[in-house]
Amino acid sequence: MLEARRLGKRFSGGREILRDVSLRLGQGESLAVLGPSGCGKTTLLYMLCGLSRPDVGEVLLDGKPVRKGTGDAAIILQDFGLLPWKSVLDNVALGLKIAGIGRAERNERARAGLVEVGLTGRERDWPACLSGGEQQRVAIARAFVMSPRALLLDEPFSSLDAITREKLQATLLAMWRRRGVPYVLVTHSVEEAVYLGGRILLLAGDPAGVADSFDNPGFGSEGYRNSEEYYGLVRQVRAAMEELF
Ligand SMILES: Nc1ncnc2c1ncn2[C@@H]1O[C@H](COP(=O)(O)OP(=O)(O)OP(=O)(O)O)[C@@H](O)[C@H]1O
Repeated sequence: MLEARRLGKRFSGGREILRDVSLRLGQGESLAVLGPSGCGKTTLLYMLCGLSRPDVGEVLLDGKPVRKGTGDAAIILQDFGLLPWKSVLDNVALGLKIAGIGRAERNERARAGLVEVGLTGRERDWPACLSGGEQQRVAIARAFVMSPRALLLDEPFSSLDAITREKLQATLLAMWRRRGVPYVLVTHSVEEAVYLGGRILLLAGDPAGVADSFDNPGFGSEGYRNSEEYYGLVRQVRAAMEELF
């Protein structure tokens, strides 16, 4: 269970970015966050994984304060965040290495992670030899091999073409189904939010807070993207955004 309790954040200079943001996400659940540019979505994700400390409130993972660098709450970024001087295998194994896991075990886990994301045989390649979609697959494998208890994704597919994006969305859903790791996805795409979020939060205001939320029980299911339910919710969320943003 990932729980944010009444988070507030100010940056130096005193500007208040976020106020009173709360959320709860249990095993096997997912949440998509939409909000205008600059409203604090990335800041929220950083607080959820312990990379940034809230000024007010707290983030709990299974009842304990979240800590950075543990891999308990893993984050996947838009620009993939791979180390260019390390091979694909070493990139996937990086978090395991930092966690002190021996070479044989971390390589085995990293290889299994690469199989899961469809990159068998690319272990020795450099990140620069991979397409954007393949690099993001490496980043997804790197996050999942840590067996995180929560996964945070910051616009992970936004720089990819439509077909690659859909393939990676399917990869994310397949891994989520297998492992049940709850995830929070920040996106600018209403369609992506409605396809991948079991709940959808709209952040708005100055400072930003949770302005609206929508339940989305059908998310991620086979054929959902072509269903009336999906299109109806896309329209509903879009209308709420037009009013709020
Ligand atoms: N370390 C920092 N110091 C000062 N201000 C910051 C810092 N990090 C972010 N900000 C400011 O906080 C606000 C929220 O930034 P954040 O990146 O969280 O927004 P966002 O909603 O993710 O934006 P986008 O959708 O454009 O990616 C912005 O105005 C940004 O300039």
